[in-house]
Amino acid sequence: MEKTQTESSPVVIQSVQSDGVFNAGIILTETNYDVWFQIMEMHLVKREKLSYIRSSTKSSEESSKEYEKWYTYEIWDALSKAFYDGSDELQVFTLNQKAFSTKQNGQPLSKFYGELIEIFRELDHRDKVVMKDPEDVVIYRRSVERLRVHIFLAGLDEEFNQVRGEILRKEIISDLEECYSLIRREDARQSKLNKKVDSETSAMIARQQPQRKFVDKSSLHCTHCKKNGHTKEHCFEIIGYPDWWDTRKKNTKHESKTAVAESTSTTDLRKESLVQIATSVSSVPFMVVHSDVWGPSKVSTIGGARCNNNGIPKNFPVGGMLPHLLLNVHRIHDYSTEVLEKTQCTFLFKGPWFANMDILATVDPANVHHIMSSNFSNFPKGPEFKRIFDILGDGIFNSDSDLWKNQRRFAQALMNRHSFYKFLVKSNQAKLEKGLIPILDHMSKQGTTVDLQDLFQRFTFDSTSLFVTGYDPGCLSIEFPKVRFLMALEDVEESIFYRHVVPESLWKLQRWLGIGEEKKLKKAKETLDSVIFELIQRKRREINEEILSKEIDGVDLLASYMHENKTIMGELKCADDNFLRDTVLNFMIAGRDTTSSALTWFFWLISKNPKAETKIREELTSIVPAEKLGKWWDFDTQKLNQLVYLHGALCEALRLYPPVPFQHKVPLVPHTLPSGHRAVPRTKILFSLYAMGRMKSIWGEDCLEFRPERWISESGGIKWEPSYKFFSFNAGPRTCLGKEVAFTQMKAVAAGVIHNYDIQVVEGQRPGPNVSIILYMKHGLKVRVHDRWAK
Ligand code: HEM
Repeated sequence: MEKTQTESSPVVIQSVQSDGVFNAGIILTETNYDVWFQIMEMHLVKREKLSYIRSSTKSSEESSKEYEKWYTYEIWDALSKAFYDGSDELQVFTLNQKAFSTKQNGQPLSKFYGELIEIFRELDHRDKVVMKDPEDVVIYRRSVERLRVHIFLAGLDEEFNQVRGEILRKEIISDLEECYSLIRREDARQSKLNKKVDSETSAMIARQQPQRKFVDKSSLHCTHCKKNGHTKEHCFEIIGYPDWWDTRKKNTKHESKTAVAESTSTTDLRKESLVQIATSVSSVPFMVVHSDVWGPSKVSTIGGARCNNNGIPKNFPVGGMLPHLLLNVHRIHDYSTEVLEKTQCTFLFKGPWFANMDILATVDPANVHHIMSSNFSNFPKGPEFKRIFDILGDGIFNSDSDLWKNQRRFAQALMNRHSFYKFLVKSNQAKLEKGLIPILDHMSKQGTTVDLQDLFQRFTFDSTSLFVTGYDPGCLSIEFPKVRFLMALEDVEESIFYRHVVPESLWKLQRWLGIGEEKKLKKAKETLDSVIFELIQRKRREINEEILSKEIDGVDLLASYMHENKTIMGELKCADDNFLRDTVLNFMIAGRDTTSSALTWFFWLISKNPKAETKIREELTSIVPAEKLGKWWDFDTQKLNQLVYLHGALCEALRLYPPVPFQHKVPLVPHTLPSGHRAVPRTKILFSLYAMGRMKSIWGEDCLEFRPERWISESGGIKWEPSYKFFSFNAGPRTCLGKEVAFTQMKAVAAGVIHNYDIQVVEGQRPGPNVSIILYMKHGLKVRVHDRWAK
């Protein structure tokens, strides 16, 4: 190893090999010791040199290998003493100092914001504040957020003075992400103005050119809507209605002239917002690669099936585009991806004329941000969502306004409790050790195949039941018991999916007749209700008879809600049986299905990418004590949180296979989206999270590749991606409440399995997504398991 001194960073460590200088890819500074330490260890493991930093015995012979090892150990130890302060206080101080002194100083806004986010993330990682009262947790979080908003605003360049003042004068200060989006918008506005000034000169030249001739459009005829004055290419029914349409729709003469201009300007708007997001979220020259996408011939296809009709649904006179949807329903996610890629992120799906089924499908990040964050209150889930998901009752997924707000506040406070986190880690660990591992051992010894998806569903079902209800259903056992609750959940998810693709009148008729998917749904609901109500009664009995131990009491969500007995909204009480039933069901679906789906896709992707598996193993080995190398090892959850590559690999799986593949919203009042599309209250806006993770315009040309490196920043830390780009956990005020829970579970399972077992996917399977509201593998994932350390 070689030690050099630079001005910006006090110590540079580079391993020197005989074949030249090896670059570890990270420079040690005052604040990154943790990450640096892990990456260096990873490299040492790869080169089988870990013993150099673990060997503290001094050899008397200076030329010996042992002496060399001891010498390396001494340097390693000295660095640790100099840079690692066990109390973290020095690092917290340095990070705070860095946050306060970081300024934009003419840098691109996204770069400045990204730097701050990394510092805040490091600070969160070291935040040791423990609170008992849930309300205090919320107040504390709010206060930290407020301070961060101030730090961000204070560091901005002068040109943002005015918008900064406006933000600070608001009654309720926005959160950091929202603030960033407001400033980003101002940044876009200013660059547009600057461009305008620049173009003045060219305009002067242009004036010397002959004027564009007036085009008489009176002879034009649209073969789509049968009206005159425009052609099918510029028909609003296909390309979407502009903002002014409602007020001027009777002026047909005007329509024909403005259609061209309007569609161009909305396109420009959209183009600009995407360029802005692209440059703000990514350091790669995103728009250079994709500039051809914005060429004039393709721009005019926004929102419609015009142009080449190549793969874009045709709008039939009566059935609208429904026939296309039904023909492709078995591959709905890939089909939506193809259509959205061709229509540049937003597409107006026309339903049959009688069915009120028009859907504006979008994956445009500007639209996502607009709907989920900046105009959140104008886009509730809406009454149709509630009708489709009636099985969820008044639970958090299904509610809007105050009912949702109060439930979220309450649940968030409960889940932020330290005792909840401790309980989660402990029960998760126990499920792993006493449930999953014994089954994998058994399979390894028997040499039989097992469906990994089924195993993960059983694992997350048991662990979610534990923290939601306090009871372990014990379905993760070698006997693979049939659990009617699990089967009922799957039926519910499939039937609800069908409610999305058939007209409401049709599924209501089926429900009334008690046939088809609706019959299945009814039966499943009865099963779920009977199990949940039984659990509620049991819990109530135990509370009354004081059977519950002090430690468990109030930790699982059901007991916590029962203890509260507060009014959540109007009639609904925490202790009301129906409300408790809704809460349990909502959390069971939220926690069980999503995490097990993510784990299944993750393992499949890993099996297809052996290099990524090797890197994960190297990273894991770096946190295994030297004396335990080459043996079975059970990882400490806290340590797993520090692993960067593993985190990246999980995010990559969640990007390509988001467990919640789509979501929908409805505008309260007519609204024009940043993409230029008009949304009225009868238009359902549908986000395809699946398609969003696969758009070249968002993730680059290699968007279909599994590349965990995409999630690693230049400094070796986790790269932050805004939620309106990485949408798998939702964005804005309704962001997933269980993100941390999910990562804790997924990391524990991934680490325990990858380090200790070889998982071999049985040949001949072609895993594809099922047709449901949760993205499962259609036929599961059959694997063989081998114990890596078996003698
Ligand atoms: C990989 C795992 C997970 C993913 C990808 C995920 C994703 C999501 C998404 C997309 C939503 C928005 C759904 C909608 O509004 O329609 C959501 C909401 C939610 N998630 Fe998760 N989730 C995961 C795990 C969990 C876990 C483990 C829990 C429970 C402990 C949980 C609790 C919730 C809750 C309560 C909401 C509702 C939030 C609200 O509406 O305010 N999630 N999640």
